[in-house]
Amino acid sequence: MILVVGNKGMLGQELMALFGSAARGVDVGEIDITDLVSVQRVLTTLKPRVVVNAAAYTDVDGCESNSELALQVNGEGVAHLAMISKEIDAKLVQVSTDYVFDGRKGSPYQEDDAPAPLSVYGESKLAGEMNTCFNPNHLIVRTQWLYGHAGKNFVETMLKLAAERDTLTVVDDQIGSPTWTRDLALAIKALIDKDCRGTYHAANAGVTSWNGFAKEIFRLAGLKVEVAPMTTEELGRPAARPLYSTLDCGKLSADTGFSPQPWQDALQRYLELRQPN
Ligand SMILES: NC(=O)C1=CN([C@@H]2O[C@H](COP(=O)(O)OP(=O)(O)OC[C@H]3O[C@@H](n4cnc5c(N)ncnc54)[C@H](OP(=O)(O)O)[C@@H]3O)[C@@H](O)[C@H]2O)C=CC1
Ligand SMILES: Cc1cn([C@H]2C[C@H](O)[C@@H](COP(=O)(O)OP(=O)(O)O[C@H]3O[C@@H](C)C(=O)[C@@H](O)[C@H]3O)O2)c(=O)[nH]c1=O
Repeated sequence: MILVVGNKGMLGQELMALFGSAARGVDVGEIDITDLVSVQRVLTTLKPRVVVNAAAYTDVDGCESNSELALQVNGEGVAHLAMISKEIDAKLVQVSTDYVFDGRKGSPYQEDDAPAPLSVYGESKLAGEMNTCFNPNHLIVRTQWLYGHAGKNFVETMLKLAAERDTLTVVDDQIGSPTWTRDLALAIKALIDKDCRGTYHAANAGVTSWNGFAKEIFRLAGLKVEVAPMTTEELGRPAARPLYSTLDCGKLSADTGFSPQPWQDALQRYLELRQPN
């Protein structure tokens, strides 16, 4: 059985849908990953063969003012999952982020590039990556700019704002790869099926800015909205974000044969399947 921790989150729900009856899910209420006893109780009772950790504190700006909670959930929580999954002889799959990088490399990041997080969220996720070492049978899957059918995300935010305004201002100096949770879930499944270990990058193919992403959302949705440019500095959010954090996914393709589709194709499919709120 595959245990999805954080099954009510955006990625967690997608993983549950993909794994179907092979999966069992737990979230807040049934497990608190910051509590070792809670993790021990759940994992030793359910005895999964694989634990996929999709639970996290993902409010990037919120992490700046709640750094203790960020480190507890994104850092220590992973240590607990790693220690107990090792005890029950299960594999641990940890989902991580492009925000462990500073974005100054100027070309796509490879798995062994040195992390240098700019934000508390990035630091806490890096702590989580390091804590996976308590279970040698671990997989770290770094991804970025996620959107999916079951969660608050950039696509839904843009569509909501488009109903209220004719013009939006969106940053055009952060470059990355928008990634559909369905394609990430397929990548995670491919990595588990091949029993891969270590660190992998998984994101939809191609790159754009948040501004370019917003324009494509409106083009595909047939909405007339002007998307004006703005710099990250002008936006002035609490957490610093990497400016160029695209992920080289060559290792994923080489080791599993699975290559995530171009981000525009994924977005089109997502919008076709989307149930309007
Ligand atoms: N969203 C994105 O753009 C990206 C996300 N990632 C990573 O992907 C993973 C999944 O992200 P996403 O689906 O967006 O996350 P969500 O925020 O949608 O879901 C996270 C889930 O974890 C739960 N959770 C929080 N704290 C705990 C806890 N102490 N114990 C148990 N469960 C807890 C949350 O519950 P509640 O809501 O009640 O707090 C929620 O159900 C995370 O590791 C994230 O860092 C990586 C790159 C990009
Ligand atoms: C809503 C809005 C956002 N923006 C900007 C802010 C931000 O830089 C960018 C995207 O906004 P978000 O709040 O979705 O971005 P953010 O929370 O930084 O998204 C990140 O989440 C974490 C969990 C990750 O791991 C990252 O990979 C990444 O997906 O768009 C605008 O410029 N104008 C707007 O109207």
